[in-house]
Parts: sequence; C-alpha cells; structure tokens
Amino acid sequence: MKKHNILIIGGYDPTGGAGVIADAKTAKILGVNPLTITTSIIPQNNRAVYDKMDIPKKIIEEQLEAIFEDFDVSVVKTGVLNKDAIDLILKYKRHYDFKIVCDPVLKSTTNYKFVDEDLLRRYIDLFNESYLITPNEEEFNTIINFIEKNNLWGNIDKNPYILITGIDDKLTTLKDKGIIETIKGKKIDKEVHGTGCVFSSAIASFLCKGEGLREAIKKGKDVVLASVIYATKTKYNYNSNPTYINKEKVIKNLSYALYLLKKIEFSLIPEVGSNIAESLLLPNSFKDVAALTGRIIKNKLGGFYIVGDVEFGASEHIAKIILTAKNYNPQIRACMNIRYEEDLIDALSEKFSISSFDRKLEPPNVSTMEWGTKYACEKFGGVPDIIYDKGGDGKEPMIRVLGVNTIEVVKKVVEIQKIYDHI
Ligand SMILES: Nc1ncnc2c1ncn2[C@@H]1O[C@H](COP(=O)(O)OP(=O)(O)OP(=O)(O)O)[C@@H](O)[C@H]1O
Ligand SMILES: Cc1ncc(COP(=O)(O)O)c(N)n1
Repeated sequence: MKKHNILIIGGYDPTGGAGVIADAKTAKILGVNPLTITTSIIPQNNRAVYDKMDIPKKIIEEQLEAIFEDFDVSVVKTGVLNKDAIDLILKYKRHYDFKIVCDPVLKSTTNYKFVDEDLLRRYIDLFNESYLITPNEEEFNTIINFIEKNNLWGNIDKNPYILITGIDDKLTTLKDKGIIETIKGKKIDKEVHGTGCVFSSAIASFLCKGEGLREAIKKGKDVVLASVIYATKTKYNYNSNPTYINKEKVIKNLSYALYLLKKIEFSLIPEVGSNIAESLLLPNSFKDVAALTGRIIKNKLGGFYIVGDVEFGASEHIAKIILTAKNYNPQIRACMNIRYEEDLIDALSEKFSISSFDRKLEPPNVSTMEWGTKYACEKFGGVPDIIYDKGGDGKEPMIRVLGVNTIEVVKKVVEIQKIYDHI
C-alpha cells in the first residue's frame, strides 16, 4: 500500500507551541510521518514574536527537492509562508499530485503580523490551488474583504473548502459562502498558543490517512480539544500539547494499567471488589467510560483475580465519579476504588492530595457518587488524588484514586500499597 506522508511547510517556533514543530508533533501522534520544510525562523514565546528571518528561496527549493526526490507526499499542510515559499509550492503542485491544506496564519496570537498586502495577494493563488483553507473568523474576514476590495474573484477559478475555525467551526467554500455545516466545540477557559496549527495539521493528517473531509474535521476537533485541555503551562500562557484520546488509546491505557497492577502484591481490595475506569475526553455518559465488566477480587489463598473484560459502558458506579470530577478538572479521566484503612489515610497525606465526604450528610434522592464526588471536589477546590468516605448504612468505607489516565492511577495505587505495607 502506498505510504502516505504529510509535508508540513511553515515557520520555526523554538518553543514548539506553534509552527512546524507543533505540526510535526500532531502528525506523529496521529501515526503519520511528518516531513517538514522551514520557511522562516521566528524567535518567539507566549509573550511575543521577536523577529522573523526568511530562509533563502534556494534553500527552501533544495528542501522541496530533497523531499520529493525521496518520498511520496499526499498532503501538504502550510503554516507561516513567504512569497518564495508560495511560488515554490505552486511550482511543485503543477508537477506532483498532493492535496494542500492551507492554514493562512496572517498574524500571531501575540499580534505579530506575518502577512502584508503584497503577500496576501500571492496567497490568493495558493488558496485557489488548495483543497481546504482553515482561517479563524478574523482571518476569513480579512481574506474576503481583500478579494472584494482588489476585485480578485477573477483570479479564482477553483472552489476550495473553507473551515472558519472558532469554538464552533463553520464549513463553507471560497465561492459559495453558504454554511455547509457547523461543527460544535466545547470552550475550555484558557488561551492556548498554536491551536490553529494543531487543528489544521490534525485535519491534514487524518486526510493523509484516507479519512473524508468531515471525519477529518471531527477527529481533528477532538485532537485540538485534548491539546488545549492538556496544554503545557509556560510563564506567560499555555503551549498547545498535541494529544489524541480515542477508544483505542483508552483501552490500551487500561490494558497496560492492569498489566502493571499484576506486577505487585495488591492487597487493598475492598469486600465489594475494585474496579478501574478511564473515559474519553469530556465524557457525556457512562458509555464514554471503559472499565472491567467484572471486578478485581481477592483470592482467599492470597493474591487477586481480575475478572471480566475491558468494555465501554461496563461501570456506572466508577463512571459517575469521573463524569463529576471532569467538571472540576477536564484532565481527570480515570479512577479506581480500593479498600479503606483507618490509619492509611493519615499515612498518605504527605504524598497525596486527599478529600472526603460523609454519607451522613448525603441529601435524599441523589446519586451518592455524584453528590460525594462533587462535595469532595468543592471542599478541595479541584480534583484531589484521593477521595474517601468512611461508609455507613451497610456501605463499606472506600478510597477512590483519581488521575489523568488509568496508568497514572495504578502508579498511585502501587505507591499507596507500598506505604500501606510499611505502616
Ligand atoms: N480555549 C479553547 N477551548 C476549546 N477549543 C479551543 C480553544 N482555543 C482554541 N480551540 C480550538 O482550536 C481551534 C483553532 O483555534 P482558533 O480558531 O483560535 O484558531 P487560531 O486563532 O488560528 O489559533 P492560534 O492563533 O492559537 O493558532 C478552534 O477550532 C477550537 O476548536
Ligand atoms: C511559526 C509560527 N507558526 C504559527 C504561529 C501562529 O500561532 P499563534 O496563532 O498561536 O500565535 C506562530 N505564532 N508561529
């Protein structure tokens, strides 16, 4: 089968929050081999863009020659470009068959202008040869106004798709203007550098893998949402952290977590047994949460059994904890319940953040797990490593361990078991 490579052509951001590094990270996590050509070196961080040095045309051309001589390229994704780069991309487009996904980065989030009117005029020719253009709302308006003002519609004889990005994205085409489809998004309350790059390179990567346009946009949306939720905090803001959480990733995490658990003498198993669960990003229901269809139960002669398979929708109980915790920290997607031991909680307080709820305070007609998790998170002011309760009304006391995924949760359980064994 023909190997599909994506060629990323853009500027170099030394922090990797945007530009060809962010694009390459995105392609890589999506299983696509990222070939990259740098058009300009752009010293910057989350405070400002300090400079922009264009790479000489000869060197850009030699990079293109080297790539096309040795690789088949099915998708070219463009970021920050200069006139030379556009001339060369259009030259190669006449000789090779690849789709262009053009992210028209007119200026940075920190307001550094990458494109003047002269360059924007040249961009129109690139738009005409593109399969998809991904401007944000402001960039879209600038482009349309520029075409109108300079009467450039005559230069456009093709009709590329346009995805006007925002929290909700609008799919249209350059000439038809009507909205074909709106793709709803979820707003996370933080400003992240490079989300446009991650989103457009994710879409380009899924196209490279053979997905249709709508599916590529839908999956790209999941990638950029995760990249915002798991963004890397810098002194001045956040850098995009290309991350893709899908069912395959969740099942892989759970399987490896169970593999790690089997390596230890895990004895903190409650009478009702333990379960371990991990959700997709921002889960809507327990169907978005994978867990064991059975339980982890004690073996009377020592050790434990892991009963059942890993399936989505397998546990409502642990799912409710994750579904509630996500409202306090969308990074938290995993939980495991283990046995409560009176003196264990004190011993854990040095290494772990802990909160709790008291069943005696539970109001009538509520889901205990939803109410209890909410109560403990509000008391803590976020999601702690551990939420426990001392039981009551025939309910066994319980410790619940939370984390960003089940591998992290089991690593915490391994640590807790070690502390318990040495009390
Ligand atoms: N705070 C956020 N919460 C959720 N999604 C976000 C957030 N910020 C950006 N996104 C996602 O990233 C995509 C691209 O962001 P945006 O529309 O701001 O493009 P952009 O302005 O080119 O981004 P940037 O300038 O950061 O590269 C959006 O479609 C949106 O889905
Ligand atoms: C090299 C490079 N490419 C793209 C952007 C846009 O990213 P942002 O809009 O987050 O500033 C950037 N700042 N630098």
